[in-house]
Amino acid sequence: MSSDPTVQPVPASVEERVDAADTTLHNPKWAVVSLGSNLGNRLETLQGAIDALADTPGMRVKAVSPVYETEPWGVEPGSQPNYLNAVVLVKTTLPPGSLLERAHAIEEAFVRVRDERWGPRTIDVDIVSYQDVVSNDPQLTLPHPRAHERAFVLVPWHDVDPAAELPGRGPVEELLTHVGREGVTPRSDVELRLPE
Ligand SMILES: Nc1ncnc2c1ncn2[C@@H]1O[C@H](COP(=O)(O)OP(=O)(O)OP(=O)(O)O)[C@@H](O)[C@H]1O
Ligand SMILES: Nc1nc2c(c(=O)[nH]1)N=C(CO)CN2
Repeated sequence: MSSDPTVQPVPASVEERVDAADTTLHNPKWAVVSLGSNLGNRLETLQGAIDALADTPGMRVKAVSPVYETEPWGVEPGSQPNYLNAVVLVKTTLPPGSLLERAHAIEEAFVRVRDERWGPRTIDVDIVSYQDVVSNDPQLTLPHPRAHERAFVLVPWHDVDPAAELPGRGPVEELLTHVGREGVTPRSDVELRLPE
């Protein structure tokens, strides 16, 4: 407590209420982030994205899923190379909008393949869910509006959190029984590191 006699002590109950309201300080949230790459050195790119997430102030990467080789979803078969996909669980004090900003910054950092010409996107970083937040904001829809129908998200997410639930959609395990695992093949020959 201050020795300045003009400063009135703050009652403990008030301090508690102020701290409780300061969610950024005391209340880290769980978020699920999906990573996909189908250009360049896909594994290296995924690891780079994970390391960049871990280097973010206010963010801890708590789990990294196994890696899957996946058929491109939502496009003409054969029109794109296969993806490598993985999911990471993070604990963060960043609010959802800042997490998305960071995701975009990481995408930007990997935008260009060191190839013969400036290439298309090599990494996709999606916010699958942020705690139990549900939002229809087109800038940041939570949970991700297509996560529930994507085996390349649900399969690795289920690996790292078998009890996971997609807010508003139900248990990941149940969603997987509808979606199936077709086109999503484990790549047990490769591994992503959980940053220290
Ligand atoms: N949960 C979310 N995660 C990431 N981006 C989101 C989310 N909800 C809305 N968006 C918005 O979607 C925009 C397009 O994202 P992106 O380029 O990753 O799409 P995409 O990879 O082509 O397709 P998809 O959104 O189906 O994965 C982003 O600029 C972002 O503002
Ligand atoms: N298999 C697979 N397909 C996709 C992916 C992805 O990460 N993996 N990302 C997309 C755009 O977000 C569209 N299609």
